[in-house]
Amino acid sequence: MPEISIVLVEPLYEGNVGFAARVMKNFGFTRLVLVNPCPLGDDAAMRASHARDVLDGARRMTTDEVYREFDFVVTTTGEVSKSVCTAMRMPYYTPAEVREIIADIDGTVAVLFGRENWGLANEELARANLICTIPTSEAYPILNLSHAVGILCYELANLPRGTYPLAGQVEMGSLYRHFDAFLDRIDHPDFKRENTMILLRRVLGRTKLTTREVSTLHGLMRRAEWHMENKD
Ligand SMILES: C[S@@+](CC[C@H](N)C(=O)[O-])C[C@H]1O[C@@H](n2cnc3c(N)ncnc32)[C@H](O)[C@@H]1O
Repeated sequence: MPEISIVLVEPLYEGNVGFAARVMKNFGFTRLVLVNPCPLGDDAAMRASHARDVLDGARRMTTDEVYREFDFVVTTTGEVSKSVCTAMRMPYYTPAEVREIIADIDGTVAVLFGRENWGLANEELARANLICTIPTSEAYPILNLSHAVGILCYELANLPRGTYPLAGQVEMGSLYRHFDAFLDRIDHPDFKRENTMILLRRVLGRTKLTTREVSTLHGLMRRAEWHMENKD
């Protein structure tokens, strides 16, 4: 089973943090990460009920640290139509599809949930390997934060042991930087650069590259660079 952490980004209400801890424990999850949360006091503890251990054991991290540390990052949003999904043509996945995609990963997975008032920023959503949306009624698609956590926990519970050796975010970051430098070498137009890099992240992010495949892609680019240098 991939090692799954639930990450709450800047939660505003301690009650939601407590409820999230509780529903995580209901489905067997214990790794809670909090990014710049509201102060947590009696209300959070009361809502966590018998999941105080999950709440008390929560790690504090920044979003950058999450993206650096975890091998695979899933972000969640209820606002598919307005979000980066349509603006940048990012595909989005249901919780059941996410389960299928991450099931064989032997590594760490972070599932990010956004702020109660405005969710996750487009940049936060777009850095992920996958974007997940829970199908809901169009009349009111936005779930309460802890309810959304509950649905993902239900869907991702009891995954079998993963065996797929995924390349980590650090390796993927270095691959994207190499692509960026490679685009310089082939005089790729500046005005297209941002969209091309988004496309590369989008395609490569969801393909679950292994360390070996990443190193092969570096090797191919190095070879092309060598030929460009030695063409005369
Ligand atoms: C109250 S919502 C924030 C509202 C914000 N306008 C949005 O949709 O992202 C808090 C968080 O719950 C999660 N959430 C709410 N509804 C969801 C849905 N239908 N699918 C996936 N996640 C959802 C997302 O992580 C969201 O950032």
